[in-house]
Amino acid sequence: MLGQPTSADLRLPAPGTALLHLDDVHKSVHSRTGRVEILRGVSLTARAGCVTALLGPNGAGKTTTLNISQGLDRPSHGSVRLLGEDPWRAPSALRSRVGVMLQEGGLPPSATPARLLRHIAALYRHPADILALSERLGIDDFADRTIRRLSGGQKQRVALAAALTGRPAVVFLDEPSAGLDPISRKIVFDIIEELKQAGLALILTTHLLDDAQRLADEVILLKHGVVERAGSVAELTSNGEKNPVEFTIDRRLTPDDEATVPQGLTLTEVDSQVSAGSEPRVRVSGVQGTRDLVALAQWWHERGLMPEQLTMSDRSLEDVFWEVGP
Ligand SMILES: Nc1ncnc2c1ncn2[C@@H]1O[C@H](COP(=O)(O)OP(=O)(O)OP(=O)(O)O)[C@@H](O)[C@H]1O
Repeated sequence: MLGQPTSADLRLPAPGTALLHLDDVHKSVHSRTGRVEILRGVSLTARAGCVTALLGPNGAGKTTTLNISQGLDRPSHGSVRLLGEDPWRAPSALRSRVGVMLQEGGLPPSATPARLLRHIAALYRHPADILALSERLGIDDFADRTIRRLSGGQKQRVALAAALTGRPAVVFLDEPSAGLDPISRKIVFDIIEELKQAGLALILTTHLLDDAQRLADEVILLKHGVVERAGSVAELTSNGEKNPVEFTIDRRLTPDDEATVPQGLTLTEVDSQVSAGSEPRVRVSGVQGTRDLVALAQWWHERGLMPEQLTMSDRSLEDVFWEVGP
């Protein structure tokens, strides 16, 4: 996808090599209200051939972590190694091996995509084939229109092409799928998958937990500047229990409902669904076998409840997100 291999491709490290490592990174700033601790001991590793997703609610510290990882900001304490170097003091040789997908605001509004990509390509000794890249990302159709006239999704694709033009070994993607229609989203996902297979390390932030679940090999869940959870999607979503049963009902649970729940089972209302204004969704944990399912069906019958949207599926990253809390 990036064109004919050149000597630049040979510089890609072996899959699994740690290309970014943050160790006990703290960041504090002084504001009018006093000292603000934005990051409090963040450690993470991103490896070649892997997608590492930084997740967390607004203000969790994702952008600050990305900025420090790229050398745009320096930690107050702790160490950062990007391709074996301190990115804050990085020589230009290191920068040429790092791609950054800027949010749309970072693109020059009066340039055209064609001109911007030619300009970026001219900065590198072994740039990607920008015509192939433009075709792949569907930029051809609007390559000669000024960036300010492009839609949000079109700008996103230009930003991704710009990040890949230098044939990087490490790519930082800030919300790569935000605002994309399903077709563009699929193109971007396929490209991320190809880059991963080619051995690049991809570090992305997203608020779209389904996207993270689909793309990420490693997930770092931040909250208030602290890593609350870290691991593979499988590690984060399995808690050693059987998959929980979930269902919706047309009323809230009463204290009587809760008092008569069969022994060994626990019922919880799932907040995300209730706050969305839909019918309460209830999760039953502790189901170990068919005996528990029979007891549950008996309880529905006795309480006059008719469950709908009954599922028994894997926990998702969204479940983990809600467990950690906003
Ligand atoms: N220079 C600064 N002075 C004071 N507070 C700051 C500064 N920079 C960031 N913050 C605060 O640090 C916290 C983390 O910000 P950051 O942008 O890293 O979060 P985020 O996880 O990327 O959020 P979002 O999902 O909204 O983009 C926020 O509460 C933000 O207001």
